[in-house]
Amino acid sequence: MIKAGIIGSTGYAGQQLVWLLKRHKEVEIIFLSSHSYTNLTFSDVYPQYDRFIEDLCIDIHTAENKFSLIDVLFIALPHGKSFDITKKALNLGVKVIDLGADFRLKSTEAYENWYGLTHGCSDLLAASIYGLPELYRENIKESNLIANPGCYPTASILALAPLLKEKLIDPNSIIIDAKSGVSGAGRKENIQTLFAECNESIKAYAVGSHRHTPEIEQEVSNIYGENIYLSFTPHLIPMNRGILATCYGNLKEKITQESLNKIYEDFYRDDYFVRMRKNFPETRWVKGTNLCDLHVCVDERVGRVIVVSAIDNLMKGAAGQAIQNMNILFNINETHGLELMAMAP
Ligand SMILES: NC(=O)C1=CN([C@@H]2O[C@H](COP(=O)(O)OP(=O)(O)OC[C@H]3O[C@@H](n4cnc5c(N)ncnc54)[C@H](OP(=O)(O)O)[C@@H]3O)[C@@H](O)[C@H]2O)C=CC1
Ligand SMILES: CC(=O)N[C@@H](CCC(=O)OP(=O)(O)O)C(=O)O
Repeated sequence: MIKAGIIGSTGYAGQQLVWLLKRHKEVEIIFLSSHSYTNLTFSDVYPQYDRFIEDLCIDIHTAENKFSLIDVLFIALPHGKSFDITKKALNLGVKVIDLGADFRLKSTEAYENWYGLTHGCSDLLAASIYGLPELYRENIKESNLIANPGCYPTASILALAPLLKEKLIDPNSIIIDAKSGVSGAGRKENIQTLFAECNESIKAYAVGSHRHTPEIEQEVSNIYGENIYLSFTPHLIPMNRGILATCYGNLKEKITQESLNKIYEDFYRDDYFVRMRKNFPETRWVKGTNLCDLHVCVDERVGRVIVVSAIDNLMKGAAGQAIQNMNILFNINETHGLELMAMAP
């Protein structure tokens, strides 16, 4: 059995992770840690888990004393809070999967500029692997530190990767227009995500300045082999879960719809969690699953390609992807604990 500890277990990403780990047949949870709910049971915080998840939430220092008992540590804390914990866990030979952004950007300078924080252990950045299995599966297998990607970047990079690998679009023409459900903002108190502030309304936010921009740029640049700068505009929409990313790029040369479909099918042939759809995806089709649905479309009239991707931000955008990474790290089937969970409607 893989022995796991979770820090930040009572946040939205953390609780989804706990639920997945409880169902995972190869995993034993050794501890759950929380900041505000210590000495309460997990089901005191999330009553829907009453009878099923009764573990006590312990504080972070008590959790640190248990690091020697675990094989893998999941961290689901706000940015800037993972540095010391990660160092302690790695020093004890524990593998770390960080759901936050502290190890995603390879450039310390970029991290400090975009996050407005000093990086607490930039010496670990070279060793951390960006945990997008569809691109880095082989590197993940060899690593002890996985930087689980952000939700918007997961949806955007998976949508654009085949186009960039084949150099089909002008890299300076990329526009990503993405929408997220409110759980993407976490459970912490925030006026913007109060019901009356976001229900029956849609808004763009952090236009031209969202911290996922450098993360997406880093990864699409790696695929293309040159620095790429793009426009990324996130929107908040009144639903609980889900991200829909509509990505645009100018085609360098004409290509048929059939050829493009084939390029995408080939690129994702071995990736169980990416589904090529015949129609434009909807967030409800991936809700509660670790899937990323994609549909690609050539707009011949304007010489542009449009790719739409849909994920569940708490699953493929966070906890599901973290489980997928754990499965790869421990050499077990990538789909374990992530079997089909979607419900209709
Ligand atoms: N929500 C999403 O869709 C996604 C989130 N992520 C990332 O996952 C991480 C967690 O996000 P999310 O679950 O949404 O956020 P939440 O606000 O819902 O949860 C944050 C967690 O961190 C704990 N925490 C907050 N402040 C501190 C602190 N000062 N010291 C120690 N612990 C603290 C909270 O504890 P307590 O509950 O006890 O207060 C809670 O467990 C973030 O880095 C986020 O960027 C990544 C992809 C998607
Ligand atoms: C709707 C909403 O507010 N979403 C969050 C993204 C959350 C996330 O996944 O990003 P990190 O893991 O990088 O924090 C935001 O825009 O900040």
